[in-house]
This record gives sequence, C-alpha cells and structure tokens, in this order.
Amino acid sequence: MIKFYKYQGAGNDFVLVDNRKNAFKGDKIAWCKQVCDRKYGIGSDGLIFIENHATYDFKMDFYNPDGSQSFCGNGSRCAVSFAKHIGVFNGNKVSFEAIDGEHEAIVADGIIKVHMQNVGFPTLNGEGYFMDTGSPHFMQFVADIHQVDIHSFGRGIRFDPRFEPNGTNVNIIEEKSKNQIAIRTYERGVEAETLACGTGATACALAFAYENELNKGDIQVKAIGGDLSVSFEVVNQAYENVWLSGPAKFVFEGEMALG
Ligand SMILES: N[C@@H](CCC[C@H](N)C(=O)O)C(=O)O
Repeated sequence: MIKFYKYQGAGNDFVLVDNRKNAFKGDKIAWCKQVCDRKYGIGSDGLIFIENHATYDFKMDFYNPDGSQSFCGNGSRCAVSFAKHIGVFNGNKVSFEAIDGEHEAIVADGIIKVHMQNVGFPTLNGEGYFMDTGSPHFMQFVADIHQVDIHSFGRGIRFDPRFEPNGTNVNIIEEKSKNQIAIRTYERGVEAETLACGTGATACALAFAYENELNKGDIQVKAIGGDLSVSFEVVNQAYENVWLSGPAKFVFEGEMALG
C-alpha cells in the first residue's frame, strides 16, 4: 500500500506521495493513470512525487492523469504546502526543482507563492496568443467565458495540427477590470476543463498585460474553482519576477494499493 495525501489549489486537485526514501517501487505512469481516475482510483488532475534533491530542498516529479509530464503551477503550490507539512523545510521559504528548472516559493498566511520562469512576450497564433509558462498555453479573449463550450472549443485547438506533436492547453479570457480577468482552461493530459490551472492563469495574466501594454502589475485571476494572482515586471522585452499566488489546501489522506 502507498500512503497518499490529497491537496487542491483553487479546485485543481492532486495526489501527493512522499517518496524521499524511494519507497515507491512501481511503474509511476501506470499507477498515475489508476490513481487519477475518478471512478477506479482516488481521482485527481495529477500525481506528484516529492523526492530528495542534491541542491534544492526537494524535487517535484509531476504527472498528468494520462501519465504525461509537464510543469504544473497549482501542483507546485500544493507540493510546497505538503512539503512543509511533512517537514521538508521550516520557515516560509523553499526551493525545488521541477521539469522546467529551479523554483522558489514563499508560504504566508495560507497563501503559497511560486516563482515562475522568465518568459518572452506571447506570440499571436490565429485568433489568440500562445505562451509557454512551463506548460504550453493557447489563449483567446472572449466577451463572456460562460457562453463558450470550453470542452469542444478546447479539444479542437488542443489537437489542432498547428500545435503538433505535443499539443497545447487552451484558455479563454474575459476582461473584468483593469487588473482582473476571469478564465476557463481545458487541460492537456486531463483532456477536460479543470477548475483552475496555475500555468494557464500565469499565461492569461501575461497575455492580458501584453494586450494592455502593462510593464508591471499584479493581475487578479478568477478561475472557476477559486482566485489566483500573478505579479510580474517587464525587463528587456520579457516577463521577469513572475509570481503565481493562491491557496493550496489539504483535503484528505489515505492508502492506495499498488497495481
Ligand atoms: N494544472 C497545471 C498544469 C498541468 C500540466 C498541463 N496539463 C500540461 O500538460 O501542459 C497547472 O496548474 O499549471
């Protein structure tokens, strides 16, 4: 049996496993598919192993429900909250390595802030923008996010030949005010709408900043499952000092059979 912990960040939910002692001996991809299944497993938008790292406080090994790998913003915020709970670090600052490189995070008043990689301006792609914030995101501005069939719209773009071979996550953005947007995201690897997506929220906030020629700011992002925020500044035609912030909460723990 493998001990697991379930967390969620703005409704983006994850199963986490403390694998610092390499207790997990199975096939991670096969187990991930079973764990994330909402009928036959625990049910989640991804599986995360917390492992030791020679240089940083820990390594985050993230898998989508289909077993593919990418960087996960909300998953990393949940990983930080879990790492603190199991004593990987004391205090309020931590560093970790993910598939896209090193990240720092800060824990304060129940909010987890993760430092994202620097990223260039979004590129225009058909009716929308494209940007890679650790995961690839297509984004289109719409008048009302609730009037779009996100599943068929998202699926069409996710599998469009333009984004082959890896595909893309798909977001729609509605401007709410000068520093607030509402978004919905169809996630690659989940192959469905999720209640929030951290790399998606980051890409959408930066696309909004680009459209409005903002050089610095803190954009409030209303996802379907909760509120996130993204702060940034423009340095040399790129976004730097990018931080994704929001809640990350423990839900329950248990044990699941291997295989
Ligand atoms: N939910 C994540 C993104 C996870 C990766 C994504 N599904 C992909 O494969 O690109 C987030 O919060 O960033």
